[in-house]
Order: sequence, then structure tokens, then C-alpha cells
Amino acid sequence: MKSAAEHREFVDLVEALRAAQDTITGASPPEDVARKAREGLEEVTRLLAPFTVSEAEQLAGYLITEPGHAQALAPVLHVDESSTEHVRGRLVLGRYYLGGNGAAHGGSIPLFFDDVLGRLANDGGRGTSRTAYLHVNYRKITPVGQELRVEAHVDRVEGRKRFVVGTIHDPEGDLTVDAEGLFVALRPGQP
Ligand SMILES: CCCCCCCCCCCCCC(=O)SCCNC(=O)CCNC(=O)[C@H](O)C(C)(C)COP(=O)(O)OP(=O)(O)OC[C@H]1O[C@@H](n2cnc3c(N)ncnc32)[C@H](O)[C@@H]1OP(=O)(O)O
Repeated sequence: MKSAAEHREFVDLVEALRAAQDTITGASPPEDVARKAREGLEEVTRLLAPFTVSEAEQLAGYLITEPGHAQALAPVLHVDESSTEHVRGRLVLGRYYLGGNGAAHGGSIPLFFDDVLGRLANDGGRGTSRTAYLHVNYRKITPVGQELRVEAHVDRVEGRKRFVVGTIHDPEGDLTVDAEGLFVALRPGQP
């Protein structure tokens, strides 16, 4: 397991990237400011490109003790309580995940659940599995910028098949989304 304690600066870098994604998404800057910001981002790419590593050495997604696992793709779950069978926590979808009219982009929700349910499917010594399907029911809009409650648990395991379910509730306590994922354990040598 890669240690977040040894990569504090990298964890903070990914946090800064998430903040940049939210800020860029919500900004309508004058052209000279947009150019300056773009030059800053290009400088980041120049600085980091020589340190590109293989997938096995990659930090993003693998610093598993950190909220969001130091990976800027999926929305971050802040875990309040967890076991190998369940997880409970909070989620605030930033401006980056806005779809329209204050509602989260429909694609951001399965992205979130693939990560949360997938990690749970693999937890408890169950080993690596892959998403076979992810069924998402949108019951009510999921608002951006508000604290949402998340719950997920392993529903059942049938041989290689792991069924994991999850929900999101808004600050009023209303269900906005429920999801079910099927994760199939990989056979030896299966990519
Ligand atoms: C940034 C990175 C960080 C990484 C950190 C790690 C944490 C990651 C956390 C995130 C995690 C993210 C993870 C990702 O995002 S993984 C990326 C997204 N997923 C994929 O790319 C998966 C592609 N598909 C496959 O590889 C295969 O199809 C799999 C492996 C899924 C099954 O093919 P396989 O040949 O192995 O098995 P099988 O076909 O004999 O089927 C076995 C059983 O399953 C049943 N079945 C199969 N499919 C379906 C279906 N669609 N609906 C209903 N049932 C289905 C089937 O009927 C059978 O049941 P039964 O007849 O035995 O009863």
C-alpha cells in the first residue's frame, strides 16, 4: 500500500487541482486573465511531465487513506463510518460537476458510485473485481454545492458476483439517487 504520509505534497497538489477544476468551471474571466491562467496550467504540465510513471507506480487513486484517494476524476466521499461491508459519509459536489439548473451532471453520479461501490466490492479480502453493470435511479435532482448523505453496502455475494448498493440523500433528507452495481471477481490472469 502506498503511504499518503510520504506524499503529502502530492495529496495537496490533487486538492489544488480539484479547486482549480471548480473555479475554472464557474469562471467567466477577461481574456488576459484566461491566458495567464492557461500559461500557469501549461507550466504545471511542463513541471510534472518528466516524472510520468507506469500504472504500477502511479499515486493518483492509490493513496487509499486519503479522501478521494488523491485522484481528481471522481467526486470525493468524506467517510464518517465504514467496515468491509458498508460505508457512510458526506459528499459535496463542486461546480465542476454541475449539469444545469443547480443539478449535478447525470454522468457524475455513476462516476461517483463506480468508485465507492467498486472499492467496497473489492474490500474485506474479496479481491479485485470489475464493474459488470451499474444501475442508477435518479429520483430527484442532486444539488451541487450542498452537503449530501451517502450510504452504501454489500447487498449479497453469489460466487464471483458481488452486488453492492448505495444511496444519496439531500440536506432535506430526501432520496435523490439509488444505485446498484454488479462487480464480477476476476479470474487469475483476467485483465
Ligand atoms: C484510478 C485508479 C484507481 C484504482 C484503485 C482500485 C479501486 C477501484 C475501484 C473502482 C472500481 C471500478 C472498476 C471498474 O470500473 S472496471 C472498468 C469498467 N468495467 C469493465 O471494463 C468490465 C468489462 N467487462 C468484463 O471485463 C467482463 O464482462 C466481466 C469481468 C465483468 C465479466 O466477464 P467474465 O468472463 O469474467 O464473467 P462471465 O461473463 O462468465 O460472468 C460471470 C457471471 O456474471 C454475470 N454477468 C456478467 N456480466 C453481467 C451483466 N452485465 N449483467 C448481469 N450479469 C452479468 C454472468 O451472467 C455470470 O453469472 P452466472 O451465470 O455465473 O450466474
